[in-house]
Amino acid sequence: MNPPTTTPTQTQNRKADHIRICLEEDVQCQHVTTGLEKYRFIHCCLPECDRTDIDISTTFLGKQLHAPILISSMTGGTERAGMINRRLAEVAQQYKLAMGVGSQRVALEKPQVADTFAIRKYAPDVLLFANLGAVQLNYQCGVDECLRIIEILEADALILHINPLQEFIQPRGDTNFRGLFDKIADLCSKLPVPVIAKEVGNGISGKMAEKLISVGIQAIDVAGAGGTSWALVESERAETSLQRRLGKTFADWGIPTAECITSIRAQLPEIPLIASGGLRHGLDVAKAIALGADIAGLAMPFLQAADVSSTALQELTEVLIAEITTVLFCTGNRTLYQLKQSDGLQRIQ
Ligand SMILES: NC(=O)C1=CN([C@@H]2O[C@H](COP(=O)(O)OP(=O)(O)OC[C@H]3O[C@@H](n4cnc5c(N)ncnc54)[C@H](OP(=O)(O)O)[C@@H]3O)[C@@H](O)[C@H]2O)C=CC1
Ligand SMILES: Cc1cc2nc3c(=O)[nH]c(=O)nc-3n(C[C@H](O)[C@H](O)[C@H](O)COP(=O)(O)O)c2cc1C
Ligand SMILES: C=C(C)CCOP(=O)(O)OP(=O)(O)O
Ligand SMILES: [Mg+2]
Repeated sequence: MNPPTTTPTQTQNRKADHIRICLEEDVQCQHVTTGLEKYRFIHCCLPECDRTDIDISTTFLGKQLHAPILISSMTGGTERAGMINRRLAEVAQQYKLAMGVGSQRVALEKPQVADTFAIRKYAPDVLLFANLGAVQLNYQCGVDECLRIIEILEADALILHINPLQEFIQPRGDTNFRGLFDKIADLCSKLPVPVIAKEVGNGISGKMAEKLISVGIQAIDVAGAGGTSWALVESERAETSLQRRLGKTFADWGIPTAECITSIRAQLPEIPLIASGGLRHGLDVAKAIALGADIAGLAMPFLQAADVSSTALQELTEVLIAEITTVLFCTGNRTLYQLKQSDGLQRIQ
């Protein structure tokens, strides 16, 4: 029997737009880059190890990952999104990667679509992150709503995405960001799982990370500039010429990913740190880790592969793993820990 069809909500339509625009339009930052191209590994021509000795596994927030890779928060809330989440969850389970789902606001508004986020059954052993906009704490969401979305996927942690630029440009975006530090502090003290603060492609500074950690946030995902530009995505959805123009003007706004990692690590040597924003291959992942991140997230590359097939997702994951392994081999490191400790990454510009 087919599920009953209901009229899609505004939020569901936005989720559909986001997938379509990301797959069909060029919405990558135009001139700004991640900054990772300013670094180069010093090649080690005698690594003194066998390729088979190399181990790229790690742990994050207490859970084991076979590779330091996060499938960044993307989607849910429509049939297409549900299919993408299922494929992503299956590949995350197969290779023991971490995974986030997209904002679950849509499921709070329309509980019938909660299913499209219910991926624990496909990824029983995976580090899974729930997701909600921090700004929603000013729009009728509190501890109970967060507990509900954590429950849907039996999440190991909750990601609060922080996206002022995107909300400013988005038609009918939520732009009251007043008083959020206090609300985040209260939430962190009441939830049974860690809360991660994440941008969406405009980056988090060292100073801001320090403030977030001081109110109870337990990990940071930098989501820096240099990759997918949410100003450009919303510009494609503009309903007025002003919105469209704003999106184009601010296409490259933000702190490049490499800068976020180094400034946060300098201030907070111990916090669990995720690098993301514009990472496109395993060499980017390895550079981000050598700069101080613990794991690295990719969104757009996983979306594109998920749209093709499960096989495409497996191929992407194997390429990423091979690239990270190649870096360890050709820098003479057997583990990610050794890579981090070594000073084999050189700034060239
Ligand atoms: N290929 C080869 O030729 C060899 C392979 N190996 C294998 O490689 C694996 C790793 O070898 P190893 O040389 O220890 O390399 P590692 O990178 O795992 O460890 C290097 C040192 O760093 C410390 N360390 C490692 N991980 C952490 C962490 N998460 N937090 C804090 N400190 C850490 C450990 O110090 P400590 O624990 O002392 O505090 C360790 O002695 C082993 O399982 C070993 O069997 C070992 C030797 C040779
Ligand atoms: C289709 C799509 C939907 C996204 N939706 C969310 C979301 O709901 N919540 C969130 O925190 N980030 C979301 N993101 C942002 C990504 O997690 C990531 O921070 C951003 O795209 C930058 O990474 P990238 O350059 O690897 O794409 C989305 C990304 C894509 C591609
Ligand atoms: C898509 C990204 C990068 C973040 C969330 O966008 P939205 O603003 O559409 O998310 P919700 O309001 O539905 O939480
Ligand atoms: Mg929003």
